[in-house]
Amino acid sequence: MLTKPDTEASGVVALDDRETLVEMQDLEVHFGMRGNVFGRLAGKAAGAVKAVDGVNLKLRKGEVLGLVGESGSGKTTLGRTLLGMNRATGGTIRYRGEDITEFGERKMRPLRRKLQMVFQDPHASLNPAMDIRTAVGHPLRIHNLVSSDAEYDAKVTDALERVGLTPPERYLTKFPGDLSGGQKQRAVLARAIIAEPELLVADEPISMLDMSVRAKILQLMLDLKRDLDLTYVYVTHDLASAKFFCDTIAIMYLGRIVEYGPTAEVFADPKHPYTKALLAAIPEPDPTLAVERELLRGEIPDAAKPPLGCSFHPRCPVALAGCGWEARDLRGLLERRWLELPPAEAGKERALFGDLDALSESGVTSAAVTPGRGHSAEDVLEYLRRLREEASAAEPREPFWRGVITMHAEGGRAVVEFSPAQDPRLNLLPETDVQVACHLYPGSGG
Ligand SMILES: Nc1ncnc2c1ncn2[C@@H]1O[C@H](COP(=O)(O)OP(=O)(O)OP(=O)(O)O)[C@@H](O)[C@H]1O
Repeated sequence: MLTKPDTEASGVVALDDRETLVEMQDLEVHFGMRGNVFGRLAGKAAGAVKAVDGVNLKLRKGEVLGLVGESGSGKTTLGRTLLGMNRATGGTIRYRGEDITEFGERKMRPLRRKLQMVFQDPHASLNPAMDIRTAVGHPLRIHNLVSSDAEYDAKVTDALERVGLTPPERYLTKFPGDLSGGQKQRAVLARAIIAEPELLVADEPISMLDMSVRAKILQLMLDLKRDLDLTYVYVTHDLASAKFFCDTIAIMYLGRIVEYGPTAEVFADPKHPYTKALLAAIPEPDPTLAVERELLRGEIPDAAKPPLGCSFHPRCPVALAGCGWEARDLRGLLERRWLELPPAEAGKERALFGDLDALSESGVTSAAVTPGRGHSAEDVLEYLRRLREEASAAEPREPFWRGVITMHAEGGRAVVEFSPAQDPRLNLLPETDVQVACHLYPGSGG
């Protein structure tokens, strides 16, 4: 079991009163679809992968901030951008008040000492041909931090001791291949702290380790944080570890933060339907207590074509009329239904429709459906009305139909019109320290 330092008992300054170390404002990292500069320029307008899309976050000294979300939500890109490993395409990053967004390699170099990354895979992070003395002490050489071999050895020895690779003499001449996964990650942490950094971005630092050593590595990181006055950004898809490890947590979905606040508060009373679904999916340690879980339907969408309005709406069980319904949601609804039906029945229903490709375009708030051969727009409308009626009687309610304003025939096609959408803004909820971007709550801009 992890033991976090008790901030009140130890007289540690509350987070709110601490100095701001890093501040991100409207941060964007959009990747162009093509690898050249023209592609990147064009990519900003259309077809770009919006890996990070308008993030505002403040990181205070001594804080452990968790960036949590499914694969593809942009956590890694955000962490890397913070350290200058990816370039921001918009917004700003301030470190100790200084705007470092446009820092090139030369200006970034001295900062690299202060801002370190710990990667997921300790096996890949260490050069197999380099002994531990050379690997762990590498940053000392890069940043010219020692003037003699004796000083070098003393610092490496101290770092190894701090991470529990003791006695250090036993490890200095070993190679990564001689170490277990947990020992390798300890060596990686020794290398990360040796240049006396201020901030560590740890990207899934325990996910490739044996279950038995995961808690020990997190505990070690907490001990290092306390002893060396570190600040952490912890990137993970594992909410259970984030719950113990993080002071604050930012839940990311498709490049945006959908919920942010003190970890204890977010876990005790999650607000965003996405956070609720993620929390519900945490495995129950005692299988006899297994409850029926409401798992997220569908997959995280393509970040190059994010859904209209709230990106989560196509998967959201409680989405409202104005959450961003669009033509491709109709296609999604039909295809999900046909997958569940016996093939013959699905085939019959599918035959009512002509080409569905026109419904794939993103951001189209009215769907014009071409009837299949031998069918009319009225046949399609009758079918859709039947689906709507069935849905209104079913539990849980299918939220898609809340977004439909009208269905009518026009020019031989069946037209389905959706409510106008608004992007929900991250907004502080009254009487809480939690911010949420969801139209279920007032102040989201909906
Ligand atoms: N260098 C890149 N070029 C183009 N697209 C990228 C690049 N790096 C990341 N992406 C895309 O940006 C989006 C966010 O990726 P990112 O790795 O930051 O997400 P993540 O939440 O950390 O996921 P994972 O847990 O799988 O690492 C994804 O759609 C990804 O494909």
